[in-house]
Amino acid sequence: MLLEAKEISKKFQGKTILSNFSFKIDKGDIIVLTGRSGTGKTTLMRILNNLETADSGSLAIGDTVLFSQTEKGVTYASRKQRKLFQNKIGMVFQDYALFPNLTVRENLLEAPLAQKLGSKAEIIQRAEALTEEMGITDQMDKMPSQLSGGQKQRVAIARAMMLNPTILCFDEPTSALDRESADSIGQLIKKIAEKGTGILIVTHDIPFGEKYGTRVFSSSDFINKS
Ligand SMILES: Nc1ncnc2c1ncn2[C@@H]1O[C@H](COP(=O)(O)OP(=O)(O)OP(=O)(O)O)[C@@H](O)[C@H]1O
Repeated sequence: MLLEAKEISKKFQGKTILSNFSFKIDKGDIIVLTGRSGTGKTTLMRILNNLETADSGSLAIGDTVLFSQTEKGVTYASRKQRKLFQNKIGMVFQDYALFPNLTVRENLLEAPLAQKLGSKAEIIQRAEALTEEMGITDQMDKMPSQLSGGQKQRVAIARAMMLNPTILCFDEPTSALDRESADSIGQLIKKIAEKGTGILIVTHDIPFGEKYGTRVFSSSDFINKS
């Protein structure tokens, strides 16, 4: 098992958003969270990425725990442990969040070089392999503003994969794409999952979720509407 989330709950201003939601991500899984707007999909993804805190529950990637449930309530791991957890989970944002003032190549190299994830030669080699896989080799010296939506998304995926995450999360990956581009991103996500990275997708695009998800959750699975 790659990730285990147990009984995660979250309220905002007394309103229950997530209620005892549990799920696992195994190797090869593409987990899809779908459902109406405002039902907590993004909140759950933010909790998984340590961008939002949970009120209760536990979450771990392998042996690396982000938070756990104790008698005293939810307990977050030490800063060092949280950092370790965050290194194991990557995110592709809806607006891609590429650095606009850096080339595609620089976007890919920046974080792994800063984090010293290998020698410069190794990191460059990884970037070349990934861009080849993503079909963006020709775009390496371009600025993000020169790319189409689909190309930007491939760069965002390659950038996240540079850090070799155990889990990769996608926020609305098809929102800016036509059906054909959405399908080609779906195929790419499938390939990444087959190579062993666990995938979590938040999407309104139910046909896409059903086509590519190995497990699809809808809001009624994780929301207590009380
Ligand atoms: N920081 C916050 N403070 C207070 N309420 C919040 C906060 N973040 C989200 N909410 C509320 O929690 C609920 C769930 O929001 P969330 O963004 O997780 O839903 P969603 O299912 O991802 O919606 P969408 O599909 O529109 O992105 C909404 O009612 C939202 O207004």
